[in-house]
Amino acid sequence: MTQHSSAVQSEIDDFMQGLVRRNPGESDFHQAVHEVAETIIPYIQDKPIYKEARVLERMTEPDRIVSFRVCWEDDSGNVRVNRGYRVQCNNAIGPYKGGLRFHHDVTLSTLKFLAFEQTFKNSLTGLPMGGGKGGSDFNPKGKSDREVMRFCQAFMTQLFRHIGADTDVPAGDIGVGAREIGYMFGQHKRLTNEFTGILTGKGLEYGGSLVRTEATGFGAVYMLEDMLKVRSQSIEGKTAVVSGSGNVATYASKKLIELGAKVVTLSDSSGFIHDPEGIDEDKLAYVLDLKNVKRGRISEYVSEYPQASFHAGERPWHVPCDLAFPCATQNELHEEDALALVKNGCIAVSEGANMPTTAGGVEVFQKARIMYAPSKAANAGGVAVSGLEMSQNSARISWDETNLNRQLRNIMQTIHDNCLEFGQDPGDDYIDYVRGANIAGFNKVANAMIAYGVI
Ligand SMILES: NC(=O)C1=CN([C@@H]2O[C@H](COP(=O)(O)OP(=O)(O)OC[C@H]3O[C@@H](n4cnc5c(N)ncnc54)[C@H](OP(=O)(O)O)[C@@H]3O)[C@@H](O)[C@H]2O)C=CC1
Ligand SMILES: O=C(O)CCC(=O)C(=O)O
Repeated sequence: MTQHSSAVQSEIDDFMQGLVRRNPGESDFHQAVHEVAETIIPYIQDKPIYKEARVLERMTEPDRIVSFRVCWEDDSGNVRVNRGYRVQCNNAIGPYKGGLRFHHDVTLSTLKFLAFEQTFKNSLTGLPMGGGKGGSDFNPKGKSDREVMRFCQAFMTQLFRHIGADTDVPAGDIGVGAREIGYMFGQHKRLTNEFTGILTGKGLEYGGSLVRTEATGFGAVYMLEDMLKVRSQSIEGKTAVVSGSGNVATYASKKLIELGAKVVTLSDSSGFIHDPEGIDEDKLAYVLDLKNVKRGRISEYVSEYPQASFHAGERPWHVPCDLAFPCATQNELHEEDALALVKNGCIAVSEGANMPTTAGGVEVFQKARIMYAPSKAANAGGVAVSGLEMSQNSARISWDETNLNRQLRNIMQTIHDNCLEFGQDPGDDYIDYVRGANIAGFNKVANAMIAYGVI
C-alpha cells in the first residue's frame, strides 16, 4: 500500500466524506469508490485537467438510476411484489453494459458499487462499453421455472423502455443465467417486435456467442497465469482453493484442471466442500449438473464423493493452497481469511467475483506482497466476450470458438500488461495490480469525458 503525503491523504478523506454524505448507508458503494480514490487522487495530482474537470466526482455520480415495481403471480395465484433497478453509471466510451443480479440481498448500494466497478472494468477490456448494472431483490432459489418465467417477463416489461442495443445492454450475474436471459430476451422481443442484441449471454440458437459461458472463469485463470509468468512460474502442479459453485467458479475450476492445477474446494451460501483428492473433470461435470439442472446444494457433493467433507456455514480460505479464487460474492474474504491464506503459503489471488475481498483483506495481501488481481481486472473476461457478442450481433455473424478463445486470451493479456504499466514503481519489482487496473481503466473514460466538455 502506497503511503500518501498528508495533503493527498486529506484530499482523499474530504472526497470520501462528501461521497458518504451524498450516499448515506451505501457501504458497498463507499468501499468500491474508496479503493479507486486511494489510487486515482494521487495519480491526478500533477494532471490538473482531470481535477479541474472534476472527473472523479462525475464518475462517482451515476448518469441515471431507474427503479421500478415488479409485480407477478406465484404458482398459487398470490400476487408478489419485488423491486427492480438499473444503474446507468457512465456511457462515455460506449453503451451502458453490465449484468443483472437477482438475489434477495440486492440493494441500490450493491448495484451502485457494481455499476461503478463495471465502468473501469469495461474500459480495461479495450472494447467500446460503458458501465451499468441492475437487478432485483427477487430470489430465484426455490421458485418453479414458471414462477421464474413470470418474474422475468414482468421485470422486462418495466426494463425494456430503458435499454437498447446502442443504449444499454444488460447480461447475467448472480441468479441470472441462461434460463433467465432466455425469458427476458423473449419478452423484449414480444414487447418491441424486434430481434436485436439487447442482452448478452443469450443462447447460441438466438444470437449468443460461443465462449461467453466460460469467459469469466477462464479469464480469471488467464489473469493469474500471466501474473505467475512474470515470476517465471506456472499453474501446473499448484493447489487451488475456489469459492462459489456457479458460473464463474465452475469455469475457473475447469480451466485450472485443464492447466494441471488441483482444485480442492467449492462452496455456496451454506458452506464449502473440501475434496483433498482434487475435483477432476468428472466431478466437475457432476457439480455442473447439480447446480444448473438439479438446482441442488453443494453439500450434496459429499454423498456422491464420500472422501470429501462439507463444512457448513464456513468459507474455504483456511484450507492450505498456492492459489485462491474467490468466485462467489462481494466481501466473502475477510482480513482473517487473508491472513490464513498468506500464513498457509498462498502466493496468488485472482478475483472471479466482484469485490470479494474486504478492504482489510486487500491490505493483508498487499503488505505480504503476494500477487493479487482485483476483480475489475481479473473477471473482465466475461464482459469482454459480451462485447464480442455485441459485435457479432451488430454484424449478424458468428465467430468460431478458436477465434473467440484467442480474442479472450489476448484481451486478458492486454489487461494484465496495462496493470503492469501503471502498477509498478521504479526500482521495486512488486506489481500493485489494484493501482494498475484503476489507472488504466480511468484514463480512457476520463479522456472521453473531457472530450465532451461539461455534460
Ligand atoms: N457471470 C459472469 O459472467 C460474471 C460474474 N461476476 C461475478 O462473479 C460472482 C459469481 O457470479 P456467477 O457465478 O455468475 O453467479 P451464480 O449465480 O452462477 O453463482 C453464484 C455463486 O455464489 C454463491 N453465493 C451467492 N451469494 C452468496 C453469499 N452471500 N455467500 C456465499 N456464497 C454466495 C452462490 O451460492 P448459492 O447458490 O447458495 O446462493 C453460487 O454458488 C459474482 O460476484 C458476480 O458479480 C463477475 C463478472 C462476470
Ligand atoms: O457480460 C456482461 O455484460 C456483464 C458481466 C458482469 O456483470 C460483470 O462483469 O460483473
